[in-house]
Amino acid sequence: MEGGSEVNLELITSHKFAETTFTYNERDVAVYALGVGACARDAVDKDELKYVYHQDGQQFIQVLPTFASLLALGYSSHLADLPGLFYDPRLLLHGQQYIEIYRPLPSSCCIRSTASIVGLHDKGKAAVVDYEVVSYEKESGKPLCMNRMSVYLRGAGGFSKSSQPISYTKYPANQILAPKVLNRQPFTALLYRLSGDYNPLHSDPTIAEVAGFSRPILHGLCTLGFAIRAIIKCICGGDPNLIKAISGRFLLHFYPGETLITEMWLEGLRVLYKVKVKERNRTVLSGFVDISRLSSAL
Ligand SMILES: CCC/C=C/C(=O)SCCNC(=O)CCNC(=O)[C@H](O)C(C)(C)COP(=O)([O-])OP(=O)([O-])OC[C@H]1O[C@@H](n2cnc3c(N)ncnc32)[C@H](O)[C@@H]1OP(=O)([O-])[O-]
Repeated sequence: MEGGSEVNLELITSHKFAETTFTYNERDVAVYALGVGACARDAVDKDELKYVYHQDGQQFIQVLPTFASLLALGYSSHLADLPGLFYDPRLLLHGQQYIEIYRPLPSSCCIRSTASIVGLHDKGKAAVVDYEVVSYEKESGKPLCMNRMSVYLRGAGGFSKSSQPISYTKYPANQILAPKVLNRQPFTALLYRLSGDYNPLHSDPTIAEVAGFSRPILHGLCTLGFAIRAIIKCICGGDPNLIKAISGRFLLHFYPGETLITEMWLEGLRVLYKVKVKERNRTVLSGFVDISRLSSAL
């Protein structure tokens, strides 16, 4: 935000984003699954092959619930249209993600999405903007999922005039957060970006350096995809349709080639999870997943 000018909260929160449509097919679903590590260790893993192959035809493959996050991705570039919000897009980091799944995503679909701003926070050194995207099956009009994304805009805070910094939230606080060892190959981000997030922060060493990193970092949503896949495998008995809602906060950047460790704890129908980077022994992501029922495999 610019030179101490106060942001007009009402103008920002009433901003209307254009509706978008997004069409995906079975190939996109399979490429996404591979990008978050499905079948990477075992090409015939019975819990994971279904995300990339089905003997009766590709229309029967299953869709990982985190695929839903791709339906909201396009809106991050529209934040530049927000009136009075000025930031350097190279310093943008993905802060948090919350996903509600209303029905399993079909293996191919045309999607219509609407978006609105649901949060704005002045953190002094940064601004946090929350936006919500609801996605519908275009043909039937049925709602499929809701994504809420928080972006952390470094250097864009300090826009509140009063002594009380602006902190506006339009959604329930309890959806924000509560807080196996997997080896990853260094090309993970290059494969994952084929699912549609072409931000050069994840592929270009020069851009990564401008953003303050020694080399390109992994997409937050890719880390989330790895974590939720591990939870589906370990807690849901391999059934992705048990997932109702997913929440995560990105706490630290992750470099492809490092090792992710996902730890999880079951509390009723809520799975608390934490993802650590083994080499630095630091937590990079934490959050919760709500499931509809316990798997009989537990
Ligand atoms: C979207 C499409 C583009 C995708 C890009 C990517 O994938 S990028 C790759 C994926 N993403 C990444 O790799 C990002 C990884 N995360 C990070 O690098 C760091 O967490 C950080 C730089 C976001 C903040 O660190 P820091 O040391 O500057 O922060 P601090 O601890 O001093 O807290 C200051 C205030 O901010 C609050 N707050 C803190 N964290 C978050 C958050 N995540 N979220 C929201 N809010 C957050 C905190 O509560 C506090 O508020 P309070 O209590 O004062 O009212």
